Amino acid sequence: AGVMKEMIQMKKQLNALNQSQTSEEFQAAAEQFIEYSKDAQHTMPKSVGDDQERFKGYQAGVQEVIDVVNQANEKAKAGNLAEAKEMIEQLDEMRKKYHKEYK
Ligand code: HEM
Repeated sequence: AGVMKEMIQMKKQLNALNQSQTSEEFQAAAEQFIEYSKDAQHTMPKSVGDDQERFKGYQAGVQEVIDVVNQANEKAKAGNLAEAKEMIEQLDEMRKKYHKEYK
């Protein structure tokens, strides 16, 4: 099955993060995003094969994304929606970089 289902859910929550109008909406989407990311992190994508070292690299990449969303969520919790949204702009580059490596 790979991680397609989890990735599509992450994409949906990323859209919700970008479209959120209040820091409460942002927080709700961030928590969902992190839940789906953790599901993805525990699942081996097809491209990894059975290579444990490569799987660890994949998991570290997903963790980097989780860390950014956690940090952005802290901004939202402090009521700082604009900074929270600014912070998640880096996810685009991270997604591109890791997709090149693992997709
Ligand atoms: C903001 C973060 C991310 C989003 C929104 C996202 C979204 C997606 C989407 C929509 C797909 C399926 C469509 C397509 O092929 O483009 C996909 C596939 C995939 N992504 Fe991501 N991704 C993210 C981050 C990552 C990271 C950090 C990794 C690895 C470290 C990763 C690994 C993969 C893999 C392996 C697939 C192929 C799935 C499969 O064939 O089972 N993604 N991603």
